[in-house]
Amino acid sequence: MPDGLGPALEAPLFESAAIIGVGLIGSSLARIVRRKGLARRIIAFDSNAAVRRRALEIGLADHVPDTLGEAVAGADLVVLCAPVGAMEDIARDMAPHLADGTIVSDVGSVKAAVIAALAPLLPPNVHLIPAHPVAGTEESGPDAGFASLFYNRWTIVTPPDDADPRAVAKLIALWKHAGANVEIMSAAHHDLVLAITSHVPHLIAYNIVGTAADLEEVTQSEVIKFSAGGFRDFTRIAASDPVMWRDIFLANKDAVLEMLGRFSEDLTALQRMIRRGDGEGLQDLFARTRAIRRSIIDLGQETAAPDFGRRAKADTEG
Ligand SMILES: NC(=O)C1=CN([C@@H]2O[C@H](COP(=O)(O)OP(=O)(O)OC[C@H]3O[C@@H](n4cnc5c(N)ncnc54)[C@H](O)[C@@H]3O)[C@@H](O)[C@H]2O)C=CC1
Ligand SMILES: O=C(O)C(=O)Cc1ccc(O)cc1
Repeated sequence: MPDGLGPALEAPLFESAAIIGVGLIGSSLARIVRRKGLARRIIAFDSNAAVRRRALEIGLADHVPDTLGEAVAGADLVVLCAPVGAMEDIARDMAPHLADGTIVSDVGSVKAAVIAALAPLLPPNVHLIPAHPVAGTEESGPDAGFASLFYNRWTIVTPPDDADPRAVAKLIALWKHAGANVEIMSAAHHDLVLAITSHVPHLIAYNIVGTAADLEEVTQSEVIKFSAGGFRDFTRIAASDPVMWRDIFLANKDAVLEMLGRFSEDLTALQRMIRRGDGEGLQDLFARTRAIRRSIIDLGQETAAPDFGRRAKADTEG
């Protein structure tokens, strides 16, 4: 059955793609690279031996070596798909093994801190072209990924000013063939935008679920039993990977604190409206926010891959 992801390329973009960290994002990338023939050979590496075994079992890669050095040696594309806090160590360990001209990219949710960690450690003859697919779920691990994850979602590419335009174009081609829409922006702007659209919302979800869990007057079983739609949505987000999100908040500290400051001010204004019985003020805000939700749906961003969703996982797993 056609899966909507389009035909495979006649000639691959890359000879050998090394995917470092094969959890949700790395395994989804491996699946779409395989599905679309974007690289002749896929090499996967993960620091967790159980994940390496699983990656082999489900056929995510052609080769899953036991060392990072072996994984990147000879690759013309290396994509770091580990938590952002792990990237500096990965860069240090892999640097001596990288071939000249290799494109080194990543999928980290924070860009400026990752670039600051990676750039000084990489040899001068490789191209660092960072990117962030703004697509994901609350799940993790190699079994959670699926080939259509990036379809009709944005990938933000944040090349340094002196990046080689051919390397940038090649990385953009990779993401476009994976089904993504691509936008280029500076790392600093990326971090500010994502702080308000992704990082602070996750913090709010972690906080509200934590607050509910710590209540004394309302039992945990009542919270679970009577959780209405809104709270349930928060619990989905608050189930996101603890290590990944710890690293995001530590790495995007300044932008998150800036946006959290604005959020707190607006929350105080809402508190005042409730205390003063300012129904008009509340209704005005809720009308504006409803319009934002509707414009997101009009843009088709709410459900990216309605037809095939996770079913496309079968692509690489027979
Ligand atoms: N989960 C999401 O929705 C999204 C995540 N991202 C970013 O993608 C990256 C990966 O996230 P997920 O795939 O969700 O996480 P995940 O937890 O599913 O997978 C991460 C993998 O990296 C491995 N790893 C950790 N340290 C490593 C090291 N030093 N060397 C090699 N492998 C190592 C882990 O063993 C794990 O298998 C993160 O940087 C995250 O910020 C980007 C977009 C969406
Ligand atoms: O599951 C969700 O709601 C997400 O928001 C997924 C997500 C998590 C991290 C990112 O950097 C991008 C997307």
